[in-house]
Amino acid sequence: MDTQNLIFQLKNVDLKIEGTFILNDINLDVQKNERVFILGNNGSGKSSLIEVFLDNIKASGQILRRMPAKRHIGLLFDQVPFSPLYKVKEVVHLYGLLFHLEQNAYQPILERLNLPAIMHKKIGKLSTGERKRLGLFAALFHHPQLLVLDEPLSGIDPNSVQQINELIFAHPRTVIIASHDWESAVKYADKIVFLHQGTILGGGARSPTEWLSEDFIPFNEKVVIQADSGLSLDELRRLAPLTFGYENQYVLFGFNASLLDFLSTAKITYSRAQKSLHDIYYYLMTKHELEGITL
Ligand SMILES: Nc1ncnc2c1ncn2[C@@H]1O[C@H](COP(=O)(O)OP(=O)(O)OP(=O)(O)O)[C@@H](O)[C@H]1O
Repeated sequence: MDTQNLIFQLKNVDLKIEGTFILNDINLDVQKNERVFILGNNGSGKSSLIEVFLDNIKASGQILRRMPAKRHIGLLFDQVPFSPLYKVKEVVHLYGLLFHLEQNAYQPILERLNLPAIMHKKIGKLSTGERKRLGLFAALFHHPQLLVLDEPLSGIDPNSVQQINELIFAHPRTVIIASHDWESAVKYADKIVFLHQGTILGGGARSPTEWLSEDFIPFNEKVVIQADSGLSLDELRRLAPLTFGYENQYVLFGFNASLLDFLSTAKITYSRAQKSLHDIYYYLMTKHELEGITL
Protein backbone atom coordinates (compact mmCIF):
# COMPACT_ATOMS: atom_id res chain seq x y z
CA MET A 1 0.00 0.00 0.00
CA ASP A 2 1.16 3.53 -0.81
CA THR A 3 1.31 5.08 2.68
CA GLN A 4 2.78 8.37 1.35
CA ASN A 5 -0.47 9.22 -0.40
CA LEU A 6 -2.93 8.11 2.27
CA ILE A 7 -5.72 10.62 2.87
CA PHE A 8 -7.72 8.42 5.26
CA GLN A 9 -7.09 5.10 6.91
CA LEU A 10 -9.65 3.36 9.11
CA LYS A 11 -8.60 0.24 11.01
CA ASN A 12 -11.04 -1.83 13.05
CA VAL A 13 -13.37 1.12 13.41
CA ASP A 14 -16.62 0.68 15.32
CA LEU A 15 -19.39 3.20 15.81
CA LYS A 16 -21.92 2.48 18.51
CA ILE A 17 -24.84 4.77 19.30
CA GLU A 18 -26.96 4.07 22.36
CA GLY A 19 -25.66 0.51 22.52
CA THR A 20 -26.33 -0.28 18.84
CA PHE A 21 -23.57 -0.89 16.30
CA ILE A 22 -23.99 1.54 13.42
CA LEU A 23 -20.57 0.63 11.93
CA ASN A 24 -18.83 -2.62 12.69
CA ASP A 25 -15.12 -3.35 12.27
CA ILE A 26 -14.56 -1.03 9.31
CA ASN A 27 -11.20 -1.33 7.53
CA LEU A 28 -10.74 1.06 4.65
CA ASP A 29 -8.12 3.36 3.22
CA VAL A 30 -8.41 6.17 0.72
CA GLN A 31 -5.44 7.33 -1.34
CA LYS A 32 -4.88 10.75 -2.88
CA ASN A 33 -6.94 11.19 -6.09
CA GLU A 34 -8.78 7.93 -5.55
CA ARG A 35 -12.52 7.77 -6.30
CA VAL A 36 -14.29 5.71 -3.67
CA PHE A 37 -17.98 4.80 -3.87
CA ILE A 38 -19.80 3.61 -0.76
CA LEU A 39 -22.88 1.67 -1.86
CA GLY A 40 -25.60 0.20 0.32
CA ASN A 41 -29.29 0.20 1.16
CA ASN A 42 -31.05 2.82 3.28
CA GLY A 43 -29.76 2.71 6.83
CA SER A 44 -26.69 0.60 5.95
CA GLY A 45 -24.37 3.24 7.47
CA LYS A 46 -23.11 5.20 4.43
CA SER A 47 -23.71 8.67 5.87
CA SER A 48 -22.37 7.59 9.26
CA LEU A 49 -19.17 6.35 7.62
CA ILE A 50 -18.76 9.70 5.89
CA GLU A 51 -19.27 11.50 9.21
CA VAL A 52 -16.57 9.31 10.72
CA PHE A 53 -14.17 10.15 7.86
CA LEU A 54 -14.80 13.83 8.48
CA ASP A 55 -14.45 13.53 12.26
CA ASN A 56 -18.02 14.77 12.77
CA ILE A 57 -18.79 11.65 14.82
CA LYS A 58 -16.33 10.02 17.20
CA ALA A 59 -15.77 6.34 16.53
CA SER A 60 -13.47 3.82 18.18
CA GLY A 61 -10.52 2.14 16.43
CA GLN A 62 -7.55 3.56 14.57
CA ILE A 63 -8.24 6.48 12.28
CA LEU A 64 -5.63 8.38 10.30
CA ARG A 65 -6.66 11.58 8.55
CA ARG A 66 -4.48 13.55 6.18
CA MET A 67 -7.19 15.75 4.75
CA PRO A 68 -6.42 18.98 2.92
CA ALA A 69 -7.27 22.28 4.64
CA LYS A 70 -11.00 22.99 5.03
CA ARG A 71 -11.14 25.41 2.09
CA HIS A 72 -9.87 22.65 -0.21
CA ILE A 73 -12.67 20.26 0.75
CA GLY A 74 -16.03 20.26 -1.08
CA LEU A 75 -18.92 18.77 0.87
CA LEU A 76 -22.44 17.89 -0.15
CA PHE A 77 -25.05 17.04 2.43
CA ASP A 78 -28.82 17.42 2.41
CA GLN A 79 -29.09 21.01 3.50
CA VAL A 80 -27.86 24.22 1.91
CA PRO A 81 -26.67 26.13 4.99
CA PHE A 82 -28.47 29.42 4.33
CA SER A 83 -31.80 30.89 5.35
CA PRO A 84 -34.61 29.71 3.01
CA LEU A 85 -35.39 33.39 2.36
CA TYR A 86 -32.20 33.89 0.31
CA LYS A 87 -32.42 33.70 -3.45
CA VAL A 88 -30.17 31.34 -5.38
CA LYS A 89 -28.25 34.28 -6.90
CA GLU A 90 -27.59 35.71 -3.41
CA VAL A 91 -26.33 32.37 -2.12
CA VAL A 92 -24.10 31.96 -5.17
CA HIS A 93 -22.75 35.49 -4.69
CA LEU A 94 -22.03 34.82 -1.00
CA TYR A 95 -20.15 31.62 -1.83
CA GLY A 96 -18.10 33.57 -4.38
CA LEU A 97 -17.25 36.22 -1.76
CA LEU A 98 -16.17 33.55 0.73
CA PHE A 99 -13.58 32.29 -1.74
CA HIS A 100 -12.76 35.67 -3.33
CA LEU A 101 -13.96 34.40 -6.71
CA GLU A 102 -15.52 36.57 -9.42
CA GLN A 103 -18.65 35.22 -11.09
CA ASN A 104 -16.82 34.55 -14.36
CA ALA A 105 -14.62 32.05 -12.49
CA TYR A 106 -17.57 29.85 -11.61
CA GLN A 107 -20.04 30.74 -14.40
CA PRO A 108 -19.28 27.52 -16.38
CA ILE A 109 -20.15 25.39 -13.34
CA LEU A 110 -23.34 27.41 -12.75
CA GLU A 111 -24.34 26.77 -16.34
CA ARG A 112 -23.52 23.08 -16.31
CA LEU A 113 -25.71 22.72 -13.23
CA ASN A 114 -28.56 24.61 -14.97
CA LEU A 115 -28.62 27.15 -12.17
CA PRO A 116 -28.95 30.35 -14.27
CA ALA A 117 -32.60 29.42 -14.89
CA ILE A 118 -33.46 29.51 -11.17
CA MET A 119 -31.30 32.40 -9.95
CA HIS A 120 -34.35 34.39 -8.80
CA LYS A 121 -35.95 31.58 -6.78
CA LYS A 122 -35.78 31.58 -2.99
CA ILE A 123 -33.92 28.53 -1.73
CA GLY A 124 -36.87 27.66 0.52
CA LYS A 125 -38.96 27.23 -2.64
CA LEU A 126 -36.57 24.98 -4.57
CA SER A 127 -37.48 21.45 -5.61
CA THR A 128 -35.37 18.55 -4.30
CA GLY A 129 -33.40 18.38 -7.55
CA GLU A 130 -32.85 22.15 -7.68
CA ARG A 131 -31.64 22.15 -4.07
CA LYS A 132 -29.27 19.28 -4.94
CA ARG A 133 -27.88 21.29 -7.88
CA LEU A 134 -27.24 24.29 -5.63
CA GLY A 135 -25.57 21.99 -3.08
CA LEU A 136 -23.39 20.57 -5.86
CA PHE A 137 -22.43 24.09 -6.87
CA ALA A 138 -21.34 24.85 -3.29
CA ALA A 139 -19.30 21.64 -3.20
CA LEU A 140 -17.65 22.08 -6.60
CA PHE A 141 -17.33 25.75 -7.57
CA HIS A 142 -13.95 26.33 -5.87
CA HIS A 143 -12.33 23.20 -7.40
CA PRO A 144 -11.56 21.46 -4.09
CA GLN A 145 -8.88 18.76 -3.79
CA LEU A 146 -11.17 16.48 -1.76
CA LEU A 147 -14.87 15.98 -2.54
CA VAL A 148 -17.14 14.23 -0.07
CA LEU A 149 -20.62 13.83 -1.50
CA ASP A 150 -23.58 12.19 0.21
CA GLU A 151 -25.93 10.96 -2.54
CA PRO A 152 -25.09 13.56 -5.21
CA LEU A 153 -27.48 12.08 -7.75
CA SER A 154 -30.60 11.51 -5.66
CA GLY A 155 -33.38 13.77 -6.95
CA ILE A 156 -31.47 14.44 -10.19
CA ASP A 157 -33.34 13.58 -13.39
CA PRO A 158 -31.77 10.71 -15.38
CA ASN A 159 -30.99 13.02 -18.34
CA SER A 160 -28.66 15.11 -16.17
CA VAL A 161 -26.77 12.30 -14.42
CA GLN A 162 -24.05 12.12 -17.05
CA GLN A 163 -23.51 15.88 -17.00
CA ILE A 164 -23.17 15.97 -13.21
CA ASN A 165 -20.82 12.99 -13.14
CA GLU A 166 -18.63 14.76 -15.69
CA LEU A 167 -18.45 17.79 -13.39
CA ILE A 168 -17.61 15.69 -10.35
CA PHE A 169 -14.93 13.68 -12.13
CA ALA A 170 -13.58 16.43 -14.39
CA HIS A 171 -10.29 16.82 -12.47
CA PRO A 172 -7.95 14.43 -10.70
CA ARG A 173 -8.89 14.71 -7.02
CA THR A 174 -9.95 12.54 -4.12
CA VAL A 175 -13.67 11.78 -4.27
CA ILE A 176 -15.71 9.89 -1.68
CA ILE A 177 -19.34 9.30 -2.62
CA ALA A 178 -22.16 7.64 -0.71
CA SER A 179 -24.65 6.51 -3.30
CA HIS A 180 -27.27 4.09 -4.56
CA ASP A 181 -26.12 4.57 -8.14
CA TRP A 182 -24.54 1.34 -9.37
CA GLU A 183 -23.98 2.49 -12.93
CA SER A 184 -21.95 5.55 -11.92
CA ALA A 185 -19.92 3.42 -9.51
CA VAL A 186 -18.99 0.93 -12.23
CA LYS A 187 -18.08 3.74 -14.57
CA TYR A 188 -16.13 6.06 -12.28
CA ALA A 189 -15.00 4.30 -9.10
CA ASP A 190 -11.45 3.18 -8.43
CA LYS A 191 -12.80 1.39 -5.39
CA ILE A 192 -16.25 0.28 -4.29
CA VAL A 193 -17.36 -0.55 -0.78
CA PHE A 194 -20.62 -2.39 -0.16
CA LEU A 195 -22.10 -1.61 3.24
CA HIS A 196 -24.77 -3.77 4.82
CA GLN A 197 -25.99 -3.19 8.37
CA GLY A 198 -22.81 -1.31 9.18
CA THR A 199 -20.47 -4.02 7.88
CA ILE A 200 -18.31 -3.92 4.77
CA LEU A 201 -19.40 -6.88 2.68
CA GLY A 202 -16.99 -9.15 0.86
CA GLY A 203 -14.06 -8.41 3.18
CA GLY A 204 -13.16 -4.95 1.88
CA ALA A 205 -13.09 -2.44 -0.95
CA ARG A 206 -12.37 -3.61 -4.51
CA SER A 207 -12.22 -2.03 -7.94
CA PRO A 208 -15.25 -2.61 -10.22
CA THR A 209 -13.07 -4.92 -12.33
CA GLU A 210 -12.13 -6.96 -9.27
CA TRP A 211 -15.75 -7.19 -8.17
CA LEU A 212 -16.77 -8.34 -11.62
CA SER A 213 -13.86 -10.74 -12.12
CA GLU A 214 -14.40 -14.45 -12.34
CA ASP A 215 -12.19 -14.91 -9.30
CA PHE A 216 -14.61 -13.16 -7.02
CA ILE A 217 -17.73 -14.96 -8.10
CA PRO A 218 -16.54 -17.89 -10.15
CA PHE A 219 -19.37 -17.58 -12.64
CA ASN A 220 -19.42 -14.85 -15.16
CA GLU A 221 -22.96 -15.38 -16.31
CA LYS A 222 -26.28 -15.44 -14.53
CA VAL A 223 -29.65 -16.95 -15.28
CA VAL A 224 -32.71 -14.81 -14.64
CA ILE A 225 -36.14 -16.28 -13.96
CA GLN A 226 -39.29 -14.28 -13.26
CA ALA A 227 -40.50 -14.77 -9.69
CA ASP A 228 -43.95 -15.86 -10.91
CA SER A 229 -42.41 -18.89 -12.65
CA GLY A 230 -43.98 -21.31 -10.18
CA LEU A 231 -40.69 -22.15 -8.45
CA SER A 232 -39.94 -20.86 -4.96
CA LEU A 233 -36.63 -19.34 -3.87
CA ASP A 234 -36.01 -22.40 -1.66
CA GLU A 235 -36.60 -24.82 -4.55
CA LEU A 236 -34.28 -22.83 -6.77
CA ARG A 237 -31.59 -22.76 -4.08
CA ARG A 238 -31.67 -26.55 -3.98
CA LEU A 239 -30.87 -26.51 -7.70
CA ALA A 240 -28.43 -23.63 -7.60
CA PRO A 241 -27.25 -22.54 -4.12
CA LEU A 242 -26.18 -19.11 -5.34
CA THR A 243 -29.72 -18.00 -6.14
CA PHE A 244 -31.22 -14.83 -4.85
CA GLY A 245 -34.34 -12.85 -5.51
CA TYR A 246 -34.93 -9.21 -6.12
CA GLU A 247 -37.23 -6.98 -8.12
CA ASN A 248 -39.64 -9.83 -9.02
CA GLN A 249 -36.82 -11.94 -10.39
CA TYR A 250 -34.67 -14.82 -9.29
CA VAL A 251 -31.04 -14.59 -10.29
CA LEU A 252 -28.97 -17.77 -10.34
CA PHE A 253 -25.21 -17.98 -10.42
CA GLY A 254 -23.40 -21.27 -10.72
CA PHE A 255 -25.83 -22.80 -13.14
CA ASN A 256 -24.79 -25.76 -15.21
CA ALA A 257 -26.16 -27.68 -18.16
CA SER A 258 -28.41 -29.91 -16.02
CA LEU A 259 -30.06 -26.85 -14.46
CA LEU A 260 -30.72 -25.42 -17.91
CA ASP A 261 -32.10 -28.81 -19.02
CA PHE A 262 -34.37 -28.86 -15.97
CA LEU A 263 -35.67 -25.36 -16.68
CA SER A 264 -36.34 -26.26 -20.32
CA THR A 265 -38.12 -29.50 -19.42
CA ALA A 266 -40.22 -27.76 -16.78
CA LYS A 267 -41.01 -25.09 -19.38
CA ILE A 268 -39.66 -22.32 -17.16
CA THR A 269 -38.76 -19.22 -19.13
CA TYR A 270 -35.29 -17.96 -18.35
CA SER A 271 -32.70 -15.65 -19.81
CA ARG A 272 -28.90 -15.56 -19.56
CA ALA A 273 -26.90 -12.38 -19.04
CA GLN A 274 -23.60 -11.03 -17.73
CA LYS A 275 -23.54 -10.40 -13.99
CA SER A 276 -23.59 -6.80 -12.80
CA LEU A 277 -22.38 -5.00 -9.71
CA HIS A 278 -25.99 -4.87 -8.59
CA ASP A 279 -26.08 -8.69 -8.70
CA ILE A 280 -22.91 -8.93 -6.66
CA TYR A 281 -24.34 -6.73 -3.95
CA TYR A 282 -27.41 -8.95 -3.68
CA TYR A 283 -25.25 -12.04 -3.90
CA LEU A 284 -23.17 -10.81 -0.98
CA MET A 285 -26.27 -9.96 1.03
CA THR A 286 -27.84 -13.33 0.30
CA LYS A 287 -24.70 -15.21 1.27
CA HIS A 288 -24.51 -13.14 4.41
CA GLU A 289 -28.05 -14.06 5.38
CA LEU A 290 -27.89 -17.67 4.19
CA GLU A 291 -24.83 -18.70 6.04
CA GLY A 292 -25.18 -16.36 8.99
CA ILE A 293 -21.55 -15.39 8.69
CA THR A 294 -19.79 -12.08 8.81
CA LEU A 295 -18.07 -11.65 5.50
N1 LIG B 1 -27.57 9.88 15.86
C1 LIG B 1 -28.10 8.67 15.69
N2 LIG B 1 -28.74 8.06 16.70
C2 LIG B 1 -29.27 6.82 16.56
N3 LIG B 1 -29.19 6.11 15.41
C3 LIG B 1 -28.58 6.68 14.37
C4 LIG B 1 -27.99 7.98 14.44
N4 LIG B 1 -27.44 8.27 13.23
C5 LIG B 1 -27.68 7.20 12.44
N5 LIG B 1 -28.36 6.25 13.12
C6 LIG B 1 -28.79 4.95 12.59
O1 LIG B 1 -27.68 4.35 11.95
C7 LIG B 1 -28.08 3.62 10.81
C8 LIG B 1 -27.27 4.07 9.61
O2 LIG B 1 -27.68 5.37 9.24
P1 LIG B 1 -27.03 6.15 8.02
O3 LIG B 1 -27.73 7.47 7.89
O4 LIG B 1 -25.56 6.16 8.19
O5 LIG B 1 -27.42 5.20 6.79
P2 LIG B 1 -27.34 5.45 5.23
O6 LIG B 1 -26.75 4.22 4.64
O7 LIG B 1 -26.66 6.74 4.94
O8 LIG B 1 -28.87 5.54 4.83
P3 LIG B 1 -29.63 6.33 3.63
O9 LIG B 1 -29.30 5.64 2.35
O10 LIG B 1 -31.07 6.17 4.02
O11 LIG B 1 -29.17 7.76 3.68
C9 LIG B 1 -29.58 3.84 10.67
O12 LIG B 1 -30.24 2.73 11.21
C10 LIG B 1 -29.84 5.08 11.50
O13 LIG B 1 -31.14 5.05 12.05
